[in-house]
Amino acid sequence: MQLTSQQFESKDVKVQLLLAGGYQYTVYLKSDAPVLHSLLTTIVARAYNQESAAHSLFQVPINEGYSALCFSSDRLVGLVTEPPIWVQQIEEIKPPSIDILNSNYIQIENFLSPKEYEQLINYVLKKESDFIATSTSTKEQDYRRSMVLYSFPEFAELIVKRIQEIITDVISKLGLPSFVISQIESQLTAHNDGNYYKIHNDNGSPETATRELTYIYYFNKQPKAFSGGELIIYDSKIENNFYVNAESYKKVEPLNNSIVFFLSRYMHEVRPVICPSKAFANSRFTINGWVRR
Ligand SMILES: O=C(O)CCC(=O)C(=O)O
Ligand SMILES: [Fe+2]
Repeated sequence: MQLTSQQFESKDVKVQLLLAGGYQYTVYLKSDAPVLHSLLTTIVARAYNQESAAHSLFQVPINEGYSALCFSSDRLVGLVTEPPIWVQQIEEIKPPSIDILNSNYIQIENFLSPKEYEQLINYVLKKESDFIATSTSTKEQDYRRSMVLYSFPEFAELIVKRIQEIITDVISKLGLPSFVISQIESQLTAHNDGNYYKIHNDNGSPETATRELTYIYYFNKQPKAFSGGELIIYDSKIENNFYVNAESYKKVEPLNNSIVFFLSRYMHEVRPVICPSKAFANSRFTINGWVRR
């Protein structure tokens, strides 16, 4: 057993370090010294079996700073402090936490006027034969099942115009810095019985990288004759410098005549649609697309 000593008057806290093998050292540290904080943190983390406690090197100044006591943190068994220091361990030391980045979206109801909505439904029902099966940029089988119409000029123009009217407000409500819009893309989709779109983001390739916001305008014939088809927007976390989806998510109902906006980088999916009639007219329809910077 060894003991080192220092003048007590010059320091705030007398700290007895209890090390593996029965060694003890007494040092005097300022109550706000970072090393004191680290010593306490190590003990508390070990009590909670946390990995972060495992390997670090302590270098504690002794002999009024003329010498240093060095030991590996795994040798530290306990501390005796005088005056006592009580640690609020539960709040201060959490398990190595993964930061979850909350996903934000906004949904605006009654987006088109009743007349515009009526015209759109009538238009789409006449266009059934022009719809083609969707695919994905990766061409992965069974990743996406739905129908799409790429040319619908009158309504593409209408939607883009309406989006332009509100986009500044949308960007600000989402808490995003403003950006110059280079283009607003649009497509018209129909999800019928058993259709879905598995988890993806909308700007993960060089061609799509400038997509900033995704919008989805939902519409369906009334009364609604499908269920499911919810939009799932995942929260994010960062892994190896990439955004990946967290477990947590927001569930968005595809409400008739509503439009949803969210960041194109968010991972999202369309849950399977159940449409017992299988009639095209009863599909879950969207005009959706991307606001590019
Ligand atoms: O239809 C939806 O709710 C989402 C569609 C979508 O994610 C897409 O087309 O990229
Ligand atoms: Fe998408």
